[in-house]
Amino acid sequence: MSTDIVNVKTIGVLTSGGDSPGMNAAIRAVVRASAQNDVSVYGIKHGYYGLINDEFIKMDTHSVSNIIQRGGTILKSARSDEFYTESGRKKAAENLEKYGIDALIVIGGDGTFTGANKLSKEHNINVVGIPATIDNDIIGTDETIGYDSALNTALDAIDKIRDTADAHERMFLVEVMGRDTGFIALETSIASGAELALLPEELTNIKEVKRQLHEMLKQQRRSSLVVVAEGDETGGAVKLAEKIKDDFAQYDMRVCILGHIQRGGSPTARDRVLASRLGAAAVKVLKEGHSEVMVGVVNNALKITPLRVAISKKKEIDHRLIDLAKVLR
Ligand SMILES: Nc1ncnc2c1ncn2[C@@H]1O[C@H](COP(=O)(O)OP(=O)(O)OP(=O)(O)O)[C@@H](O)[C@H]1O
Ligand SMILES: O=P(O)(O)OC[C@H]1O[C@](O)(CO)[C@@H](O)[C@@H]1O
Ligand SMILES: [Mg+2]
Repeated sequence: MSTDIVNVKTIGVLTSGGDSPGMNAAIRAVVRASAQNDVSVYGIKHGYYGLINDEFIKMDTHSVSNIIQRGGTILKSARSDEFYTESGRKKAAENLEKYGIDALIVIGGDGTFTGANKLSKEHNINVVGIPATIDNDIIGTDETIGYDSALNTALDAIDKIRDTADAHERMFLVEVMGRDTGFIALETSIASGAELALLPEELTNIKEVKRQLHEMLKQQRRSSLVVVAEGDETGGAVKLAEKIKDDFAQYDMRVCILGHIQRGGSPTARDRVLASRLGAAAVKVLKEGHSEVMVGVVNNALKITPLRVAISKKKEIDHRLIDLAKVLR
């Protein structure tokens, strides 16, 4: 976790995996904190694809002006098949050496961290991870960068759908992102007062779903809203609709897939602050000689977690919140 090298002079920074609001704020913090510490920075475009294919650009404090409020990532993001291979990672390591880069900061999700860990092990490269994914599926931090923004974007959309559901007395099945995790689905369902939430973390019993919806509709509810994580056992909102629509024909069911609107947009204040803290912390821990770690915030304090731990298991959803959603619906 800790190396002898404290004399970090040049670092590389990249964004990888699905983009998330706040990635730009993290890049900005990395660049500005580096400048304060006399560390030069290369930005690497298109994530690991650009690392392999030599897309390096020199950055300074001016290159990150006026980006803290912007969604997406000025460095672009990508998923790279070649980085899964040893030969791909070797090319990446050769490029880092070519530019005299002592350490790499990767901003992304669990997949990005897994790749960084391999690169570090195979080629003795110092790496630090900054958790940024709307999925919020990384242990070692209470929240990942982008989660709060995605949550609020999804909630805003769901509130609007509720108006229409209410006006037309319809049933809406709203699909939110989360291939393997139900954080967005669970928290938006609580915050929107949804009738049901279907999460990848729980088995979905269609008979039980129908029973619960019938039960609630009997209690003078004329409209209903079901939030479905895309990775729910049924396979998302469209598949769920196929399975239950005949039982609720009188509610003129509609499906709405929120999709990539959840990944874009201006980051919330909370994400900007989190990204700023983590970007600066990543530079600090590198200067202190740490490697193969990620930085996170737990109980409002900075926390360093070995990458191998961060990628060793899935972050667990809070079952107390699942129970709360059931009590309050
Ligand atoms: N097991 C692995 N070995 C080597 N590289 C990997 C591995 N897993 C992922 N990567 C690299 O990291 C990239 C991003 O990973 P992935 O697509 O899983 O996104 P992520 O970082 O988990 O973010 P998100 O889940 O938010 O989209 C992959 O395209 C690949 O280049
Ligand atoms: O943009 P893509 O490549 O379709 O990826 C979608 C996936 O990315 C995420 O938004 C973030 O991992 C998931 O929730 C979703 O399943
Ligand atoms: Mg991931």
